[in-house]
Amino acid sequence: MTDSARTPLMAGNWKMNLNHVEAVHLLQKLSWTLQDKKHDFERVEVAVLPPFTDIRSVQTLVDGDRMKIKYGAQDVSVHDSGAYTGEISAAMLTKLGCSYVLAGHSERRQYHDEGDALVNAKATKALAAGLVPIVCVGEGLDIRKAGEHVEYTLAQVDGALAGLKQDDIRKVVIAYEPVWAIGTGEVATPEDAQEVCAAIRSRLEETISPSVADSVRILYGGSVKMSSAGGIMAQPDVDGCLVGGASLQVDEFAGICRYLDLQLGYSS
Ligand SMILES: O=C(CO)COP(=O)(O)O
Repeated sequence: MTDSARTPLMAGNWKMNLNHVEAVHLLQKLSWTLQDKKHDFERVEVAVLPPFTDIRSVQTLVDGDRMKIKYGAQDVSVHDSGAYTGEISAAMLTKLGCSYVLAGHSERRQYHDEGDALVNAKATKALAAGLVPIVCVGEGLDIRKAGEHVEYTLAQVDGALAGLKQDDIRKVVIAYEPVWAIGTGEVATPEDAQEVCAAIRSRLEETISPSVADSVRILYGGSVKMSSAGGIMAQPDVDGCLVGGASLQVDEFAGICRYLDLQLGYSS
């Protein structure tokens, strides 16, 4: 990203990994590592997205140690309360001190058949409860091969944000995660990431407003590693990374969060 008012965000999506004991260990180590390197959390925001069962332990640790690491959940119900077995409401997440929640991760779209209308409903509920939704979009390999990735992704963005108020959209984080690059080791090139992130920003400019387009943070996700983060972050429309596998390794994730320091050649 270039100079702008948007604070970069590095978010670790732990997916279905780490029980609450393991979560506490990893978070403690991550916090020590970043503190040791004098990470400036105002300059690059850091968040983790653990499984639901870990969140209470994460909250206790973050509060107790006054960590500057933020946290959130990987999914949220569209319902407020009631007979929805297995669901977790936005208000429950707010009560646990969550800042963020993913909406429409490709694995939810793939394994739970989530479509744009449901993603839109989840983002709406999250915002109403004071959570920032990280709305995930991105194309599969067939669509990429057909050259329709931009169009396809923009349609997902339109669908996810439909009917939201401008001031709410301003808070939303969008994560462009090409499905073919998730968990495959296949990283989109920085130019691939920039192409779609720029198209998303232009779409927001046209359909919402230039000032909203300028405020919304757009992340890239898909096999991001410490070694690739710098190149991706150098792109003007990429404002952070949504990291899967590498967020489970403290040194890798800390390195991703410290992409600026590492670029400047400070000690790793
Ligand atoms: O899905 C992702 C983050 O939400 C990306 O996962 P990987 O970084 O493991 O490819």
